[in-house]
Parts: sequence; C-alpha cells; structure tokens
Amino acid sequence: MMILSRLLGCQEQLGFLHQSKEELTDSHPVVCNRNILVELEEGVGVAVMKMKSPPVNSLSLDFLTEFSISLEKLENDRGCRGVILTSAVPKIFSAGLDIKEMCGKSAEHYAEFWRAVQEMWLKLYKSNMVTIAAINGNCPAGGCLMAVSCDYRIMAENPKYSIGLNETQLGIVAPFWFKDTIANTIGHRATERSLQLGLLYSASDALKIGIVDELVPEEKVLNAAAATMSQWLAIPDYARQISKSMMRKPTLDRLLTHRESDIQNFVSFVTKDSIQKSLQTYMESLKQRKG
Ligand SMILES: CCCCCCCCCC/C=C\CC(=O)SCCNC(=O)CCNC(=O)[C@H](O)C(C)(C)COP(=O)(O)OP(=O)(O)OC[C@H]1O[C@@H](n2cnc3c(N)ncnc32)[C@H](O)[C@@H]1OP(=O)(O)O
Repeated sequence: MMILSRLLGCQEQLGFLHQSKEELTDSHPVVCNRNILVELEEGVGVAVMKMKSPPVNSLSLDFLTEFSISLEKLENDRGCRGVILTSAVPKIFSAGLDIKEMCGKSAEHYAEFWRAVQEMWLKLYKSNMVTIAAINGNCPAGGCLMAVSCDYRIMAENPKYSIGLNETQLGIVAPFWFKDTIANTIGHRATERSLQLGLLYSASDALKIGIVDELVPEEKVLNAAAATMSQWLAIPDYARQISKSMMRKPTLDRLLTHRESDIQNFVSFVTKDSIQKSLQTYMESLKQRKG
C-alpha cells in the first residue's frame, strides 16, 4: 500500500501533467520528470533516458521510483524498442545509491528503499528493449550496477572517470545479485578481485577487463550509442529477446525467489551500529575531500 501510494504520488510529480508545448513535438516527445528526462524518438523507436539529479545523480528512493515508472512506461510502449541510459549532469553518470537513504532512518524506510533498488534492477535487467549505457562520467557502485545491467556499455575515454563496485571501500557488501550481474559481465575471477578490493577502474582498465565494451571521445558517446543501437535493432526483436532472457533469467529468478530475505538481510545489515558508523564516516570523508 505504501509503495502504491508512493508510485501514485510520484506519477503526479513525474510531470506528465506539466509538459509544455515546446517539450512535445511529433518526432521527439519529451517527458520532463523531476530526476530523469525521457526523450522518445518515435520514428526510430529509441528513447534516451537522461539522469538529471544534481549534484551526482545519487539513487534516492524518489529517483529509483521515478526510474522504474519511466522504464515501465517505455517497456509498455510498442513504439519503443531501445533505451539509451545516460546523464545530463556533467562528469557524473551516477554516484550510486544515495547514502543518505541508508543513514539514520527507520527499518521501514530501509526496507522500502531496498525494495526500490531491487525493482530498478529487476526492470532494467529483464527489459525486453535493447538497453545501452552511454557512460559520460563517474560511475561507482549502484551507478556501475545500472550500467552493467544494460546490454552494452560505451564509456567516455576520460582518465578522470572511473567505474566499479567499490562497496567494500565503504565497509559495506555488494549483495549477491550485484555480484551475479558483474560476474555475468566480467567472469568469476575478475569479480572476486574486483569485489573484495572494491576496485574502481579507469576507463581504459574498464575496457581491458570488460566492464565496458567500447571507449569513445566524450563528445561522441551519444552518437556511438545511437550507432550501436541501430546495429542491435537490426536483429528481429523476438529472437533477440528470447536469447537475452535465456542468458538472464536464472539471475533474475534468484533474486525473485529470495526477494524478501534479501530485504531482511539489507535491513539487519544496515541497522548495525558498525555499518551506520562506516557510512557516516564515508559521507564525512566525501565532504572533507571537497574542502
Ligand atoms: C551480508 C550481505 C548483506 C547485504 C547488504 C547490502 C549492503 C548494502 C549494499 C549497498 C550497495 C550499493 C552501495 C552504493 O551504491 S553506496 C554509494 C557508493 N558511491 C560512492 O562511493 C561514490 C561517492 N561519491 C564520489 O565518489 C564522488 O561524489 C563522485 C561521484 C566521484 C563525484 O565527485 P565530485 O567531486 O564531483 O562531487 P562531490 O563533491 O564528491 O559530491 C557532491 C555532493 O554529493 C554528495 N554525494 C556524493 N556521492 C553521494 C552518494 N552516493 N550519496 C549521497 N550523497 C553523495 C557529496 O557528499 C556532496 O555533498 P555536499 O555538497 O558536500 O553536501
């Protein structure tokens, strides 16, 4: 019930009611949401989802709810066959889960938050559409999860950008389905090293290890994503979708089977004093780094 009312509440915030005439054209209907801009190029059947939640596109409960609703709308739109996920915030793809959602809140809040994280991943990983991440900035932790849940990743070849699952550096543990998703991308051994050490890879190392599929100059990331999209869309949908599902279903089913216990694990983990302390220390270190 709480989730339903949040979804309904968010749908109003989503701004479907606030589209101006300039934002709606025949060829490029744009939905300006609070955190995500969705532009559907109808003739081509491709939507661009631009995350625009400054300063760092952190994945708050509101953001995640909006993301899942937006993706579901595209999924149900027969005119949309592919999605390019990118960022409208300079230098940042996404800073991952919003740490503020995991600090000093109630157990009920943590459960609701974690369900929204699961939902985002389930929707993205099982999408029937072709999903391409156009990674135009830093991409740690939950941001990396979003990227590796797509079918293909193109990253800006900027030595300042990094990508990876750095959870252990915060004193927290990537759950089994984060681990499964990255292992499905880079293999068991590389995942073991990557997760234990909480490695963040530079763009060039990310290409070497296979977290990303292609590097291009920053200004070409979106064009490269569009070019790759047209190659993938040349394959008949039905055959491609069944192949995707064959590869991903066991991983999806594992979370679906253990969804409630995964939420309980998260809540009991994140409510530990030691974990709260680690997260608070990490947030403070982010602030100090600035100064
Ligand atoms: C037994 C098993 C049980 C399983 C239990 C599960 C356990 C939980 C698993 C959780 C899984 C995933 C975790 C995550 O995704 S945690 C998030 C990890 N993210 C990071 O480590 C990235 C942190 N951020 C950065 O490194 C940098 O901000 C940046 C992205 C490189 C950008 O650098 P910048 O210099 O451009 O910006 P900066 O000044 O650092 O930040 C601007 C403001 O944004 C705040 N901020 C940054 N990141 C986050 C975040 N993730 N959440 C919330 N807020 C964030 C930062 O503090 C600045 O705020 P302010 O301006 O100072 O107020």
